Amino acid sequence: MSVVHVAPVELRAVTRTFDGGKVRPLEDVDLTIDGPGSLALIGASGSGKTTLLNIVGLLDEPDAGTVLVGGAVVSTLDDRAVTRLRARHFGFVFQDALVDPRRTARENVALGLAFAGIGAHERGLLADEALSKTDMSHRANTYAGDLSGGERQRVAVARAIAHRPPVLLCDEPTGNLDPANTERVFALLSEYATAAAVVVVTHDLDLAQRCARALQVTGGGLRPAFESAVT
Ligand SMILES: Nc1ncnc2c1ncn2[C@@H]1O[C@H](COP(=O)(O)OP(=O)(O)OP(=O)(O)O)[C@@H](O)[C@H]1O
Repeated sequence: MSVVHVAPVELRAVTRTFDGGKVRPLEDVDLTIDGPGSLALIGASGSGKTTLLNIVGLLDEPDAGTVLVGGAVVSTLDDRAVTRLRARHFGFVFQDALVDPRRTARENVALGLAFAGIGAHERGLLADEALSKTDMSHRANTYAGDLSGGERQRVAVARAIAHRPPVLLCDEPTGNLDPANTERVFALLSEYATAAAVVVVTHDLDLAQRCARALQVTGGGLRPAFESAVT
């Protein structure tokens, strides 16, 4: 898969609160994602990992602060432009594969490509390429509902990377998988990270340690994970 250009995603002094300010998962958070490589986000349950991922992926907006993609301030764009930017610049993998069980693996990936604005003539080729990358070519014509959990998640990864997004956002992508499938999916994400930015929210500290960078979401802010207390 060819190297993609990663236009930087920058969060500047981003704050996100809920319940009228009583719940404050993100306060004054700065984060830059500006090149290929893997970034793990770890932290206790409820610390704000998903909230952060949703803001990076333009699925949610901060209460305060600025989100920039490729230097453009997202809050100044209209809804259509944000939708287009989200679809083209990002790929999403969630804990549950969220594939349509009544469509084949190939149809699921092609549908994702349609949402990403890829023309009909290119969809088949890109879907086949992504299914090959995720070692799912042999199941391309199988209904997703007939696939195993690990296979479904590989289809979800294929769908997320088929349009070659510069930034792949993964929210506990191995949370429902056994160790063998965890390794398989993590290997796919690591390979994609050689060409694009891959952000992985995970409770699996072993996986997080194997990412190029790891941050802990804690008390509203971000700090480097795994740093020795002794400096
Ligand atoms: N839409 C919402 N409305 C109200 N509160 C919310 C909303 N979304 C998130 N929260 C709260 O914000 C905090 C951070 O939630 P978030 O889902 O980001 O945590 P997390 O670190 O991803 O947790 P987990 O590891 O359990 O998935 C939690 O206290 C959560 O209840």
